Parts: sequence; structure tokens; C-alpha cells
Amino acid sequence: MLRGMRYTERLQGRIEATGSRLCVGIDPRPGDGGIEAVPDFLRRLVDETWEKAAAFKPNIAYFEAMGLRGIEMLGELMTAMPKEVPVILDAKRSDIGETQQYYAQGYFDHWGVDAVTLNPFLGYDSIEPFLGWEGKGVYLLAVTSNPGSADFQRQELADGRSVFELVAALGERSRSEGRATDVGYVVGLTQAADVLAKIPEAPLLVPGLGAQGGDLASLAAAKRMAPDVINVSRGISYAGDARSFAQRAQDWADKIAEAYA
Ligand SMILES: O=c1ccn([C@@H]2O[C@H](COP(=O)(O)O)[C@@H](O)[C@H]2O)c(=O)[nH]1
Repeated sequence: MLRGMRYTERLQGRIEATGSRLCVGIDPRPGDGGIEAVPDFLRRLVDETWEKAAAFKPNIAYFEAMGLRGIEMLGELMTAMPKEVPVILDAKRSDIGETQQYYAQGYFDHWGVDAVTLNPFLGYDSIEPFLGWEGKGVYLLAVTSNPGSADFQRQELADGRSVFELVAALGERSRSEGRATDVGYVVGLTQAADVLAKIPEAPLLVPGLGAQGGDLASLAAAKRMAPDVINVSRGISYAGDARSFAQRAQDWADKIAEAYA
């Protein structure tokens, strides 16, 4: 990382350098080869896609599911990552501030990830331990891509705002306090249509393209300028067609670029 650069500046630089807003999701599912075939899968996925990737997003769940060897593999993956490509660890962490300090230290300091997803349900003091890290970013879950986002996140309050706008207010607070860490939001593409206009300028991590059937039309209509990245996991790793990882990544990157043109 260049000294003094904020996370979103670095991400914007990567988007401009590649012309791509594709975030390559890394969610390994051991197949017939078992767990020991996973490192080779990870190596091929990264080698074939990094030049087209604005970011990588390993989801920690898939590594934890492989036990201690899986955590070791995530460590090896972090060591092997091309330094040009920001890594967003999808961990969706949430706890009291005292404990969150240790997650922040682990992910930012020891593992060296550039950004992490957080669940904001415990409120501002729970995200604060992540906010003092120069060059780092957090993405707060605002409107997730699953149908259950209607249960809380999209509920309307008495003053007409939606709950996800309270999440956006946490990021605004962090900005107004001049915190070192950049705050963005997770907005599922499957739920994005009415949401984007209410979070116009913040950087978004947008999952839901590919296997979940999200439609890029809502992003195209929003004419967004922020350094958003759009995640595709299964649509690259497990599309079940004859294309290589590289071809699939290029195809998604092109479609996303068209939506942002
Ligand atoms: O709202 C959310 C938040 C996170 N995810 C994660 O993104 C990927 C999506 O995988 P696909 O295979 O491209 O569907 C996965 O890691 C999810 O846990 C999400 O889908 N929605």
C-alpha cells in the first residue's frame, strides 16, 4: 500500500487501472478432490482473474468450514495475493467493542486484509474499533441480497426513513468525525432498485450478480460515480460451462462496465 492513501483512493485507482469493477468472490467448495485440492483451485482462480479484478472477496465461512487447514489456506492465500488488488474479507463480524478490537487487529494487522464486512446491528461503538486504521475500509451490511433483508433492513421507521438509512448514518458519523478508515455499505443487487438513490455517494460492495440472479439494470439506471465493486463468486468459480475462470471474469467485468458506462 502507498503510505497515506485511503482505502477508497486505492480502490478507485485499481478500478481506473483495470477498467473493471469486478470483485472476484473466493468461496471454495471442496469437490471430489477433497480439501487438499483447494490450494490449487485458489491458485488458479487468483492467477487467472487478478488482472481483471478490482478486488478479491474471500468469504471466511468457506475457509472455516475446512477447519484449521482452511484457516491456514486463507493465510497462504493472503500471502500470495497480488499486492495491486485490494482484498475485502467477507466476515460480517459483530460484537461488543472490546471484542471487535481483536477482530480488527487480526484482520487488518496480522492477516493484512484491506477491508472487511461488518454487521452493524450492535451499533456505532461496535464498529468503532475498526475505524482508526489508515488505508483500511469497512463495508457495513445495509441491504443484503437475501429475501430476509425485508425483515429488518428494509423496514420503514415512523419518520419515513428505512432501517438501512440508519446504517448509512453510522458511516456519515464516522466521516464527520474524520476517522481514518473508509466506510462503505453492502447492498445486494437483488434488492438494490429502491436503495441506491438513498446511498448515492458511498462506496458499495454489491453481491448478488450471477448465481443469485441480480440484474445490473438498477446500477445502470443509478449512474453512480462512487468506487463501487460488484461481486461474483459462483458465477466465476462454479459456472459449470466450458469457459476458463479468466474468460468468465472478463465476461462479468465487461457486463459490469457496460452498466457503469
Ligand atoms: O448480502 C450479501 C452479503 C454477502 N454475500 C456473499 O457474497 C457472495 C455471493 O456469492 P455468489 O456465489 O456470487 O452468489 C457469498 O460469499 C455471500 O456470502 C451475499 O451474497 N449477499
